[in-house]
Amino acid sequence: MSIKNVMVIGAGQMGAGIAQVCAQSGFEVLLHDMNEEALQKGLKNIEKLLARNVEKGKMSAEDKSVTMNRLSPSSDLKDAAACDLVIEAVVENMDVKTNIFRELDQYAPKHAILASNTSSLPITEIAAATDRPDQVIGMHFMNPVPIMKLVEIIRGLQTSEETYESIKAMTDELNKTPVEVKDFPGFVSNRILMPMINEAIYTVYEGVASPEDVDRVMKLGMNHPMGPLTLADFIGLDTCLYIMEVLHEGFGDSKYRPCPLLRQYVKAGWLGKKSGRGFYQYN
Ligand SMILES: CC(=O)CC(=O)SCCNC(=O)CCNC(=O)[C@H](O)C(C)(C)COP(=O)(O)OP(=O)(O)OC[C@H]1O[C@@H](n2cnc3c(N)ncnc32)[C@H](O)[C@@H]1OP(=O)(O)O
Ligand SMILES: NC(=O)C1=CN([C@@H]2O[C@H](COP(=O)(O)OP(=O)(O)OC[C@H]3O[C@@H](n4cnc5c(N)ncnc54)[C@H](OP(=O)(O)O)[C@@H]3O)[C@@H](O)[C@H]2O)C=CC1
Repeated sequence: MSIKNVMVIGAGQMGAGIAQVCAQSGFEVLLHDMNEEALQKGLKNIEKLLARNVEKGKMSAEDKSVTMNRLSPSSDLKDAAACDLVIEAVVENMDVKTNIFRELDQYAPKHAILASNTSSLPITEIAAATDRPDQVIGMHFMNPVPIMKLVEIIRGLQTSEETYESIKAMTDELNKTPVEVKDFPGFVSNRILMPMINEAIYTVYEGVASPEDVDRVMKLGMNHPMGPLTLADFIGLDTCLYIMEVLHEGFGDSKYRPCPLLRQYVKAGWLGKKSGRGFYQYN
């Protein structure tokens, strides 16, 4: 199936990034958010990143305006009627995602593929909320989307070969590298990354070292580009907690229990960079 028109649901950090790379690769993109302010903020962030690319000489001013012209805002899920592919990137919550997929299933054309950028939730269960489970798939981009090369492609139990091949080809068109993984909690990326981040939080919680020193150890000792607590703030502490909860519940193993300090920070609204405070203070 040939994909031309894409709709991205959720104009947060991931949704905006996904919309940007799709538009840069020539797709017509509708960026949707139920919150007008969030939608405008997402579009503004894209414009800012593209302007930075122009300043650096990595993109011409003309390419920037062509890219921006391929992006349109949407405040109505019914706009999915004009799309070949919908990529959902809202909060990491099964009820929220299944409700959106149920609605999208009514509005999107019969041939359209419905993809989720979920970090950890079962694609099989999201697919089961629709009448087209064979056309539902996980398309897990990494943050920051314009920079990171990987897209984890997750097949639900019901995902058809045709759907998988279309999404794999689309990922290539986005100049990203697809890696196919099975539908298990956290897939590969977050099954490995998130317990490390959670352990880094325990290290602070138990007073072994400060956040700065934990990050210093992992940057200087292991050559990680960001320390785990800087990375947790960057991902969003709410998202980190939701992923740990999915791992904990999905595997039923106490090794995945979320650190109480992570829970406390999320309850306080300290969500990391996006809220201005997490393990570090921003601006
Ligand atoms: C939670 C999940 O489900 C899955 C996930 O996504 S887990 C998170 C995965 N991501 C990571 O692990 C990121 C780890 N960090 C890194 O790789 C790097 O720190 C980084 C690429 C983010 C920044 O790199 P850096 O060398 O430290 O900083 P810097 O030199 O300022 O940036 C490098 C490039 O990235 C760009 N960049 C940095 N942050 C960016 C952002 N938020 N959005 C877009 N571009 C960004 C910069 O503009 C720069 O671009 P150019 O090369 O064109 O100049
Ligand atoms: N952060 C990361 O590093 C990565 C995240 N992901 C996944 O991408 C998805 C989005 O994450 P991210 O972009 O970081 O999160 P953000 O918090 O930046 O954005 C979340 C989006 O979800 C919307 N939203 C929140 N609650 C609801 C709701 N009840 N109904 C509909 N929409 C809602 C928000 O809208 P509003 O602004 O109006 O609240 C916002 O557009 C999650 O599934 C996450 O696991 C995947 C890879 C990496």
